[in-house]
Amino acid sequence: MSESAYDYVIVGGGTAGCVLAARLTEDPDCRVCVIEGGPSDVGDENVLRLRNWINLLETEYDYGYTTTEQPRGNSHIVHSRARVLGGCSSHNTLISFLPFPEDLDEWVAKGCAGWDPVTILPYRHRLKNHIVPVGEEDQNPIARDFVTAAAEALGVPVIEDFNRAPFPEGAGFFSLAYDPATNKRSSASVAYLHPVMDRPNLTLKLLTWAYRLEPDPAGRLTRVAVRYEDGSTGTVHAERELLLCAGAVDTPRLLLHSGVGPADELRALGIDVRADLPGVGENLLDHPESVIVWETREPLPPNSAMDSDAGLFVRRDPGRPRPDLMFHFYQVPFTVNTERLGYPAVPHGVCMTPNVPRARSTGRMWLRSADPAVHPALDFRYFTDPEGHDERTLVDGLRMAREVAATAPLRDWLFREVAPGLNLVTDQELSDYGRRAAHTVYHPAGTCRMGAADDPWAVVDPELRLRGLEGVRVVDASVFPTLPSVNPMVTVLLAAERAADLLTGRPGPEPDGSER
Ligand SMILES: Cc1cc2nc3c(=O)[nH]c(=O)nc-3n(C[C@H](O)[C@H](O)[C@H](O)COP(=O)(O)OP(=O)(O)OC[C@H]3O[C@@H](n4cnc5c(N)ncnc54)[C@H](O)[C@@H]3O)c2cc1C
Repeated sequence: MSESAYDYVIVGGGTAGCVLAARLTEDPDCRVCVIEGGPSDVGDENVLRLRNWINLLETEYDYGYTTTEQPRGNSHIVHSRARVLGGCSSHNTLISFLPFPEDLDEWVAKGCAGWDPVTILPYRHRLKNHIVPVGEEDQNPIARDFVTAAAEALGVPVIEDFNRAPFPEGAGFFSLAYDPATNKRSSASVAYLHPVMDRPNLTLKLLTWAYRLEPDPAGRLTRVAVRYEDGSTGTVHAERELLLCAGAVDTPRLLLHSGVGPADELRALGIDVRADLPGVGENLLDHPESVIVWETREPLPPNSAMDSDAGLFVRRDPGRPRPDLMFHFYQVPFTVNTERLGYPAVPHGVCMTPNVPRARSTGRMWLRSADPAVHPALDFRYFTDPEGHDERTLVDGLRMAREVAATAPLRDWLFREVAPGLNLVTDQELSDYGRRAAHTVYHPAGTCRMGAADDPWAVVDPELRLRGLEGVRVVDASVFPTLPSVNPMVTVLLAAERAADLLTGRPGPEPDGSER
C-alpha cells in the first residue's frame, strides 16, 4: 500500500473535477491530486471530435449503468456515464444552456442559500469553455427547415442565441461548447485542464478507481483508498479537503461504500455505518424523453455539428415564465428503442425527442452489494408521478411533433412516420408507446442533494460540505436539489466555479462579469 498526500484530492476528473483542479492549482502553493477512473483525452480524436459522441456510448469510455425494472417506462435504457478525463463533458453533445433564473430560485426555496440567480449566473463570464451557437457551416438544411416549421406550426419565435436572455418558448440552433472550424470539443478537460497540465502542483492519477473513503487519525474523512490500473492499491490523503466529483451515480455510490448513507440499509449489507445520512442515493432526477421517427425521401446533406443541433421549447402554461416541454431534433434516426418494439430501421431519416424539462417522478439508487465492483441499482421510477404530468408531457410532445412535421418546409423532406405510426392516435395509445420507447436525455442528478441544516434529506449544506463528517465536499450534479429545465452541463460548470470560490475565499464576479 502506497500513501501520498496533497492539499486537495479530487475524486473524479470529470466536468466539475476539471474546473476545480484548474482553479485550485492557480495558487502555486496548493497541491492538488485528481483521481480519475478513465484514461486521458489528450490527443484522443475519438473523444475530442464532437461528432463522434454517439460512437462512444457503451464502449470502454462508458460505465454503462442499467436501470431496475421500470413498470411504467422503458426497462432497457443504458445510462451512459463517461469514463475519461473530462467526464461526461468529454462524450456528451455539449449543448450549453444557462439555467433559467427560476431554476435557481427553486434551489433557494429548497434551502440552498447563496445559489440565487444573482450570485450564480454571473459565473458564466468565468467559464473557459468556448460556447457558441452551431456554426453556419454545420447548419444542416433539414434542421433549418425544422426550425422554420416549428416556429410556424406552434407560433413560437426563432431564437438566434438561447443564452442571450431567458426565453419562455422558441425554436433554433443550440449553443455548443465546441470549435465550429475543427469540430473539436471544448469540454471541461479541453477548456480547463489541457492548458495547465504542466503545473508542478497538479497530479493526475488516471485509470485509478476510488473505492472507499477512510478517516484520518483526527476522524476527518480525508483518505481515499484507490486501485491503480495494475491492480495494486494505495491511499491518497487530502490534508485540507477531499472533493467528491464522481458524478450523480458514483459520488453517492462511493459514499455508501464508505458507510455514509441510510444506516439500516448499510448495516443490512454488512457495511459499518460512519454517518446515518438517509438522503444519500435519494432524489434521483432525470429528464425522460420519447421519440418520433420519420423516414426521409432521400439521404440528408452531411453537414452537422453532432447530429442533434437544433431544438424547440414550448410553454403549455402561458402563466409561467419557463418552457415546460423541450424537443431535440435529430438528423439521424435514433431507433434503438423503437427497433426493440418491432419498428423497422430506416436507411435515412430524422426524429424528434420530446422531453420533460421538470419531471415530477423522482427515483432513488442503492447498493446491491458491499462489493465496490458491483454496479448500484438505479430506479428512476419514470412516469410514476400521481398527477400524470410526465406522461402527459410526452403525449403532448408527440402530438406537437406531428404538427411540426406536417408543416412546410419540413413536411417536404419526410416520406413517412415510422414510429409510433399514424395508426396510434389516442392519448392512451400515445402514452403506451411514448413510455415504452422512452429514453433518458442522460441527465441524472440530485442523489446527494444540497439543503438547509434542518432538512433531514439534505446530504450537503449550501457550502457543499458533507453533513455529519468533516473534511469532505461534494461538487457535481449530485448536489442539485432539482434539475434545471435545460441540459445541465453548464449548471455543473457554474456550480464548480462557485465551489472553487467557496474553497479559496475569492469573491464571485459582478453581474456584468467584472471582477471585484
Ligand atoms: C451521452 C450524454 C450526453 C449528454 N449531453 C449533454 C448535453 O449536450 N448538454 C448538457 O448540458 N448535458 C449533457 N449531458 C449531461 C452532462 O454531461 C452531465 O450532467 C455532466 O457532465 C455531469 O458532470 P459531473 O461533473 O457531475 O460528472 P461527470 O462529468 O460524469 O464526471 C465524473 C467523473 O468521475 C469519474 N469517476 C467516477 N467514479 C469514480 C471513482 N470511483 N474513482 C475515480 N473516478 C471516478 C468518471 O470517470 C468521470 O470522469 C449528457 C450526458 C451524457 C452521458
